[in-house]
Amino acid sequence: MTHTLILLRHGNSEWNQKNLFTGWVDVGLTDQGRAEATRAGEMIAAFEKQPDVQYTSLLKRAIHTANIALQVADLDWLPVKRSWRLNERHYGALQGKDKAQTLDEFGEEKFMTWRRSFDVPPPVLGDDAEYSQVHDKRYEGIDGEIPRTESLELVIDRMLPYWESDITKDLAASKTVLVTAHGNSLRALVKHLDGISDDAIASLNIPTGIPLVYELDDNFMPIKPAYYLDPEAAAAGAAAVASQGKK
Ligand SMILES: O=C(O)[C@@H](CO)OP(=O)(O)O
Repeated sequence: MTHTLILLRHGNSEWNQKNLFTGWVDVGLTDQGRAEATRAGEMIAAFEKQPDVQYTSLLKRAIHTANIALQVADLDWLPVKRSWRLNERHYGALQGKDKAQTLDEFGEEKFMTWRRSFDVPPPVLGDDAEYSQVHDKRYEGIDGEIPRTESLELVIDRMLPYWESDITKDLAASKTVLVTAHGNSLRALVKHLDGISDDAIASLNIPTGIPLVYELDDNFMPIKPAYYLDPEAAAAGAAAVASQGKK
């Protein structure tokens, strides 16, 4: 039996637009981001398999993207499950910092190590820092510890248990699942699904607002390569993400 999974990175956010490291900071969508979410909804509406359930992080850029897309697809009623485990990677002390300035200050190697290495987290964010989440009510009582920084490896460590405990259960029940999340939490899931090496994952970038479709076997592994519903726009969007900080 084939199971269908649709991954969607949130649309352009206020801090994507300002070129700031975002992580767990809860910023909204820009007009461009809302337009991308609308287009994603049109693509989902035209897709042969309609989602039966939607998953999001606890961050509003993902929640609003899902809401807009599902409204456009006339699927507002869809059951929703949210988890901190789908949040963006916690960017530690880089949260709120300008990407271009960070690149200038620390140089390309360090900048790219922090952005895209598999297992090197950025410096820890202090609990009293402006962009810390340790006092944020939404994370009270979560089943885990609030991160102060994360590498991609640490994102995989907290995301995969949720994939296994919840998302695959819905897939097993023959539901088409829509996961609306973030650049790095989706890179973590794609790394797992496509068996991408720790080195090769550095060059994988997920564009904003374009649905990525997986068809999975009963072990929840791909039976064929995943595909974007708008491959040309996805390639351009991924290239734009890759070059962030460099303009
Ligand atoms: O700032 C962030 O949280 C992420 C996603 O926008 O950025 P990057 O692509 O640099 O990992």
